[in-house]
Amino acid sequence: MRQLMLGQRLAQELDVELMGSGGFALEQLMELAGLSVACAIAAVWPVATRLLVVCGPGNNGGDGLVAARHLLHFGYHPTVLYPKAPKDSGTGIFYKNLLTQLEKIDVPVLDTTPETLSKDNYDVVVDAVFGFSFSPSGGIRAPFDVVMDRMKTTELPIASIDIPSGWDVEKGDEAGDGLRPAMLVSLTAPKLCAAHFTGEHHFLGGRFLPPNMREKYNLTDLPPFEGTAQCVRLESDVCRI
Ligand SMILES: NC(=O)C1=CN([C@@H]2O[C@H](COP(=O)(O)OP(=O)(O)OC[C@H]3O[C@@H](n4cnc5c(N)ncnc54)[C@H](O)[C@@H]3O)[C@@H](O)[C@H]2O)[C@@H](O)CC1
Ligand SMILES: [K+]
Repeated sequence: MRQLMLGQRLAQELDVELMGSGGFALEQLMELAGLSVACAIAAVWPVATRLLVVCGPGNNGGDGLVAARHLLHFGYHPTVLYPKAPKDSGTGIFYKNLLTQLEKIDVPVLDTTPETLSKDNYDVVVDAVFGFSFSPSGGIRAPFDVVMDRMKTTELPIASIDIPSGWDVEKGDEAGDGLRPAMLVSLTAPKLCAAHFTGEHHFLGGRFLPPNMREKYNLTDLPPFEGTAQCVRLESDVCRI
């Protein structure tokens, strides 16, 4: 049977392999992932201008920081919401550099969730809060609980990076009260929760998987990226189980 989706463990294994024997640095993968997200958003909303990019504490948040930079260069007006400041040591420095890059091009970075997320202040919300390492047990911890609540009730369309934040990576939105994104950009390959995605726009991004790994992880049936494109639209039935 063809396999088009990855479970949580396999997604993490693939990530580790890319950065181990694959020879990639996290910075490279994140740059390409964030670029592909920006390209997919530009394909869906060519004229929406005011974007709120909500960034979480891990690499999904890093993808959001990178995407915000590219979107500014594409002519959009992104604002970043980054509720948890990075540390001054270890990988925190890496995130600080991404923030400095945004500061230098005058992208506003907020640490507090706006009172309202509506058409009065934004056109689209980019969800870069949690990715494939999210754990639903115990609920969503502060400070992300506030912004997640507001995202659940906003009238604005949401574009989720890799996983609709708050969803179980494999089972999706089991409780049925989670985010309902209009768009999902799956990175490398859709994760199992993508089978429950019912939004209008599903893209594959992260054009960096070497052919030998595509074969090893049985992902050869995913549609190919055309020409120089960084993303490819996935048909609505591609992840149905
Ligand atoms: N191989 C790939 O496809 C690549 C993936 N990347 C991105 O990396 C993501 C995975 O990144 P990470 O492994 O850093 O993990 P995540 O970004 O999914 O988040 C992990 C963070 O969320 C926190 N967290 C988990 N559950 C929580 C809860 N219930 N409440 C509050 N906080 C919670 C953890 O403490 C940790 O800080 C992917 O989804 C993708 O967006 C790219 O950056 C690079 C390449
Ligand atoms: K996300």
